Amino acid sequence: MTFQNTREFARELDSKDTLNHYQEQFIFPKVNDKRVIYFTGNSLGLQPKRTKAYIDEIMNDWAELAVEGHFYAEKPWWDYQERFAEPLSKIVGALPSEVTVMNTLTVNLHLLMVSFYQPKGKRYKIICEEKAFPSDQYMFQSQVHFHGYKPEDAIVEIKRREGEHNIRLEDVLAKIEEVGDELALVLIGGVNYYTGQVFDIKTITAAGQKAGAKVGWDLAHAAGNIKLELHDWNVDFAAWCSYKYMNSGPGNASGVFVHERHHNDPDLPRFAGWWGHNKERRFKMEPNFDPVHGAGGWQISNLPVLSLAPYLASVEMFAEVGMDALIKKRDHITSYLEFILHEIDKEVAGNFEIITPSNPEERASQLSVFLHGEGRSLFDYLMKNGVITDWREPNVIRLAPVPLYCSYEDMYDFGQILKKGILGK
Ligand SMILES: Cc1ncc(COP(=O)(O)O)c(C=O)c1O
Ligand SMILES: Nc1ccccc1C(=O)C[C@H](N)C(=O)O
Repeated sequence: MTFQNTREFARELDSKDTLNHYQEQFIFPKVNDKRVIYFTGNSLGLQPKRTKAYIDEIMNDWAELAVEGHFYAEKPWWDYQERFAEPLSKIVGALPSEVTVMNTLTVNLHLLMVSFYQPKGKRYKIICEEKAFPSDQYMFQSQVHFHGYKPEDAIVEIKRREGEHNIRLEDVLAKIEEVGDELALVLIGGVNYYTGQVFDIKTITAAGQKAGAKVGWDLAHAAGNIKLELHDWNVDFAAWCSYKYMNSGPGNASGVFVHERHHNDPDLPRFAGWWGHNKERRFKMEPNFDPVHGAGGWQISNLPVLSLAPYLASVEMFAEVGMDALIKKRDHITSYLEFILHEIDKEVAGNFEIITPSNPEERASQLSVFLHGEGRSLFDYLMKNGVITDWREPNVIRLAPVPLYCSYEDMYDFGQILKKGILGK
């Protein structure tokens, strides 16, 4: 399709978009009395209008039933997380028993590392991506320290080549082979938070496992954004937060995947708590831990139901829409945004550099753009004019045209505001 940088053309695309009406289901902040163009769904998704009712339901049950709500609420609290199994497993390509929701992302990755990072003898190294999200870096450092190793020895980063912004698959595979029988764990972000690069999870997982390591994924920027087949790809474990593409609210609950083949492994260490104990016997207050079969066996505490409620609202919305429809629009609107950026770049004789891969297989709902020659004042101009993006040093803006609530006309309007911001200075 040949794109055009006109409002009529963008409106035409909106009129053909089968997901267009979903915008109405979200609450947008307003700037100058107009709803914003929201590009930061990769950091914090917008609030779906339906979410409040899910929270109110818990508040009402709490008011009316108090402690009895655990068992007698319409959606009883004690096994509330089981409502996620069906819809969430479809979103991440898992069996229902392979997923659960609990805690928050970094906490869950730590808990999963307890099970899947078991350094022994010469096999103690972790492969991760260079410049992983800082929380992951701190996690790796503290984990290897906990096991008595030195981060500079035990953590092996896959580097970008000189002058390149993205990590090459061949370099990941070569590093795995090089570390070989010293490799205990590969743990990478499925979608890089800074560049938006999508990694080949299937191929990297197979290579890591062939080298004798466990392979896990931080899916913070992947869940609800890319097609995942965690079960079929044989991923050992994964975790993600729900507040980005899955719109469950600030700091909210995290999802966890543990592959079926680990469910009954008696040798796998884990940090246990009563919510991971045999569901039928949980309230018998027995002394010995008998884990739930499945990812639920990694739960520790009773559920923060008030924070799961918005996530349930979101998961049900995703089940309605389906990942295939989302991904179809995602690719199209991302390409349209890319086109708009190139057009504006020409019009302002600018020097934009999109550092996200241009290959649609290696990107999803994010374009990270180096605005060479521009400064923070441009970012401030965009914010003041109703375009919410984020700014990462030195001068990269990240734009996530989330398919559930961004329109093609938003992309056109953004281009016009960007042009004014650059030419008007
Ligand atoms: C890739 C990645 N990992 C980890 C985190 C941290 O998650 P949390 O603060 O929920 O543990 C984030 C975002 O905050 C992220 O983007
Ligand atoms: N949870 C947050 C709280 C405060 C500020 C940012 C975040 C983010 O999630 C940042 C996100 N991980 C990112 O990729 O930028």
